Amino acid sequence: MQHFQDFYRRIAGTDLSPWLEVLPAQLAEWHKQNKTDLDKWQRLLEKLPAIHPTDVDLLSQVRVGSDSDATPYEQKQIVGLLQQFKPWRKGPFHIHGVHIDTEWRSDWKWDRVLPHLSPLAGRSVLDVGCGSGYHLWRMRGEGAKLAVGVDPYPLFLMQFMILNHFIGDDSVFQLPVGIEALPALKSFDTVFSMGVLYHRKSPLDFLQQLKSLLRKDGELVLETLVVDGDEHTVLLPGERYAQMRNVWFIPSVAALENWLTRVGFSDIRTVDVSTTSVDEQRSTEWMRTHSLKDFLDPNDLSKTIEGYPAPVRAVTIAKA
Ligand SMILES: Nc1ncnc2c1ncn2[C@@H]1O[C@H](C[S@+](CC[C@H]([NH3+])C(=O)[O-])CC(=O)[O-])[C@@H](O)[C@H]1O
Repeated sequence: MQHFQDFYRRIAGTDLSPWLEVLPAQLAEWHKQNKTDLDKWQRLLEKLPAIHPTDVDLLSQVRVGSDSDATPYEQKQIVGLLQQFKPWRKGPFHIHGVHIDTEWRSDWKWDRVLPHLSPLAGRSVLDVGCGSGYHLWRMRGEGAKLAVGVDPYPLFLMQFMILNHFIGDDSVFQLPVGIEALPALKSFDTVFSMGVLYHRKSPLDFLQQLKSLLRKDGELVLETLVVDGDEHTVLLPGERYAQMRNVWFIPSVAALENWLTRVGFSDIRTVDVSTTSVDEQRSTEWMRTHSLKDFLDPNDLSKTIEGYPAPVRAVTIAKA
C-alpha cells in the first residue's frame, strides 16, 4: 500500500526510525492474512471520485468540502461506496455534503478531552486504538506535526483511507497493528489511548507499553471505563459487559491513578468523569445493529443488561 511506503519515508532518519526494523514485516504479514478482503476493498476505494475540496475543517469537526463541490451524481457515488464499509462506528464525518452519522459522537469525547491537553501544535502524537481515525484528524486540526494511529482492525483502516482520500494530508497515518506489536519508541510527545484499556487482559503491562512509547516528560491521555469505589476497587465482569465481549478490568478512578503511579507516571490528574448517554452511542443509518440503549437494563438505565454499573468513562492525564 502506498500509504505505508509514505509512512516509511516519513519516519526514515527520525527518532521513529527504529520502528522500521519490525513494521514492514508485520504489514506484509497483515496483507497476506487479509488479502481477499483487501483486494475487494481496494477495488472500491479506487472508485471514489477525486474531488478538489474548497476547504477542510478539522478544527471544529471533520468536514471536507461542501455540498457545492460535488455533483449530485458524485454524492450518490460517495454514499453508495461508503455504505459498503459499514459499520461506521466512530465519527461523524462530513464529506462533500454527505453526512456519515456514525454510532458514536466521537466529537463529544474530543470536547471532553481537548481543554485539558498540553497544546498539540508542533507535537508528534500517537493514538492507540484509533478506530476509524476520527480523533487523528482532530489532533491534526489542533496542529500536531505528525499524527499516527494504530488499530488492528482492517475495516477501520479502510475507513481511515477513505477520509485520507478526500482530505489528502501527508502528516496523518494509520497502521493496522496492535499495541503489542510496537517497539519501545520513547519518542512521541503525546500518546492517546481512549477506549482500549478495558480490552486488555493485562492492564498494567498495557500502561507500561504506553509509557515506553512516550519521550521523557511526554503526555499520556487515557480514557477508559471506570466504576465507583476506592483504590482497591476493580470490576472484572463475566463473559460480557454491556454485551461487549473482551472486557477485562474496569477500575475506580482511584485504582486507575494508583496503577499509573505504580508504572512510573507522575502528575496524574483525572480531568473528566462522564456517564455515556444513549445520545452519544446509538444506532444510525450507518450502523444499524444494536447500540447502547439495547445493552442497558430497560427498567433501570443505571445498570447494564447484565446488572453491572452502566458505562461511565474517565479521562486521565499523566506525565511519563
Ligand atoms: N491490541 C490492540 N491495540 C490497539 N488497538 C486495539 C487493540 N485491541 C483493540 N483495539 C482497538 O481499540 C478500539 C476500541 S474503541 C475506541 C476507539 C477510539 N479510540 C475512541 O475512543 O473513540 C472502544 C470500544 O468500541 O469499546 C477498537 O477500534 C479496537 O479495534
